[in-house]
Amino acid sequence: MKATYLEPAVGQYLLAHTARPDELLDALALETRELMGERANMQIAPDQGRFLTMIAQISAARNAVEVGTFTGYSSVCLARGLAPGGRLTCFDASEEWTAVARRYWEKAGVADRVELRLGPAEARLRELTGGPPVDLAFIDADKPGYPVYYEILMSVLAPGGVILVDNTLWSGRVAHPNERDETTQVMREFNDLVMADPRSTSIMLPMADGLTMIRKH
Ligand SMILES: C[S@@+](CC[C@H](N)C(=O)[O-])C[C@H]1O[C@@H](n2cnc3c(N)ncnc32)[C@H](O)[C@@H]1O
Repeated sequence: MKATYLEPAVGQYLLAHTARPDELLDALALETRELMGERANMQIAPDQGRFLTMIAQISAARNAVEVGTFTGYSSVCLARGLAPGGRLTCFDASEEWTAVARRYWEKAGVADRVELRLGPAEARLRELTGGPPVDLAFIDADKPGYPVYYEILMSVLAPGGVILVDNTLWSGRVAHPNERDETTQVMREFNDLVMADPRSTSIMLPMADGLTMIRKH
């Protein structure tokens, strides 16, 4: 349970009234825990998964992008919400972790609409330039990369397109001036950059570890 900004009982209640048990996603979460141990915490939370599917549906996304796929939880949720004929392009550096994702795309019946581009995300994201505009993007990878991923995605995003960004509250540390570790500073700078960007409007949601939703004008 990652509803870190709510009293635990309220967080449990919220989750129980958000994401119904989902056999496939639950199996993926379990397998990831068994294979990866503590690293499984990198996976998004079930309420975020539900949110990603709904945003993909509401935005009628046809061309979606994910930066940071890991074992596939968020990509399955995004792919399930795509409009008919929609595509999801996933970017990740790990062949090993995304091998699990590939298996779950098959199981979920979405493999035909998902493309994986392996390698350093910055270089591979630049390949989107000149292609069809992106309607929806989800950033959940290395934190120092966030500003450049945001910039590249803004340059290819359709007007009205949406970028969702995970971990923007960074366990709440961004709000405490005494917290000065490198990643906290990086996240603070990223949040400030988004807030000051005249090309977009954003809202920071206290979901899981903080999820920022950005809409390009
Ligand atoms: C937090 S996990 C993503 C979790 C995933 N969204 C989920 O729901 O399971 C971050 C992922 O970003 C990938 N990553 C980190 N740095 C990267 C980089 N520079 N280029 C591409 N992928 C990167 C890692 O391999 C990892 O799979």
